[in-house]
Amino acid sequence: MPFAKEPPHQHGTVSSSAVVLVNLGTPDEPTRGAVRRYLKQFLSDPRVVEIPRAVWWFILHGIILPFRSGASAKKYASIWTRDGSPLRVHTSNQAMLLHEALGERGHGDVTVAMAMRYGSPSLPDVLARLKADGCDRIVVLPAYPQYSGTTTGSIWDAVFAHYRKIRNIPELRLVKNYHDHDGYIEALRQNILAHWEAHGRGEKLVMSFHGVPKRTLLLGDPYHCECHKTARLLAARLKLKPEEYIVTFQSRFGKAEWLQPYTAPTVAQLAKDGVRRLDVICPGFTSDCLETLEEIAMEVRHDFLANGGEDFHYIPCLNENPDWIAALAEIAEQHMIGWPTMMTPTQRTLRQHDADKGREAALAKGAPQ
Ligand SMILES: C=CC1=C(C)c2cc3[nH]c(cc4nc(cc5[nH]c(cc1n2)c(C)c5CCC(=O)O)C(CCC(=O)O)=C4C)c(C)c3C=C
Ligand SMILES: [Fe+2]
Ligand SMILES: [Fe+2]
Repeated sequence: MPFAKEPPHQHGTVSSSAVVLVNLGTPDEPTRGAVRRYLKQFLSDPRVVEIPRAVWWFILHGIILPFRSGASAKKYASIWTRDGSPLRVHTSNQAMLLHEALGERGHGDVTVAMAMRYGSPSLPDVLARLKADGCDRIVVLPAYPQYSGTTTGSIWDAVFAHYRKIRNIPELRLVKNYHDHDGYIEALRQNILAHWEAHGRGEKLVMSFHGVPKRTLLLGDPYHCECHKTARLLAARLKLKPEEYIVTFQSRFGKAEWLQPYTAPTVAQLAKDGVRRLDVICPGFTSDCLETLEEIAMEVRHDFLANGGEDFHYIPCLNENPDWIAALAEIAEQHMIGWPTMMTPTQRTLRQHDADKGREAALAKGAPQ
């Protein structure tokens, strides 16, 4: 297999460390065409849909893409911001804040980048840019606290596929999960307490996680257990009694059974059972996105009110929450143990020089900016 062209190795090159915060991805604009391109890449990933390829190709191209793209585009339009898709805006802000937080913790020379598994900025483009910049140690930090083959596993596929074409591969640390990380759980707790302080408290707290096909649990995917562990730790820290919270799974796709109980019917049933005021949080999503802002805060809210509920509170994701940024910094730090994260002034000057040369060479070869 031919490898990508690389400049000859230079003795004395000062290499540096980087953290890449990777999220799922999102369309470039809330239009049918852009959503179709995004869904095509996302839903063609065999980690996401495990149906035999030939059969799935016909379903995807004959039914899903023609029908879902327009409907999804309308939903995206309802949550779009002036700065773009909420998922990309929050992930990009988190990367910037993480860089600042790492600097404050004595890791000022760590580069922090944001990448998307599907769509832009694409993970291969970001990894190529980091290499051109002289980053020789890379932490890949998925934006998913709970590991699932469908999400984190797919990010790893993309990382491995990229480096298969590279001769001189950087040292890599792949963060698998942080569903039980103290800083993450504490950030969730603080987020909920702040919401209760500002808006009052519901009779019950629904913790809604993105679903996956039930089959994946039976075949060894730890996602379900990790969601429940997050919920258990959070409930314990909030001193919630078992009857004060419930774990549900949302965003079911297709006809197969997914993890249960499903969020929407559970919330409707809670309203029918007499719950008048409800709080819903989505602890598995670290940035607000279509699945939280539209599905939960609009659709599920409607289901609750239509069934007799009176007061529905969606508690936003961690987004730019300072406790969360501190937790991200701690997670990154724990994975960089032993790596140089600060340089001497001379090393910094040399590295800048190398990075400028590397970037010029990469740009000359047509690499993305
Ligand atoms: C087809 C199966 C899907 C699986 C399996 C799946 C797992 C999964 N997804 C997330 C996080 C997100 N998913 C988002 C959107 C989204 N998810 C699916 C399908 C599956 N997800 C689709 C088709 C879509 C697109 C929107 C739509 O048409 O309904 C998002 C939001 C993206 C955004 O742009 O805002 C996130 C985030 C997790 C964590 C997960 C498994 C654990
Ligand atoms: Fe999804
Ligand atoms: Fe389980």
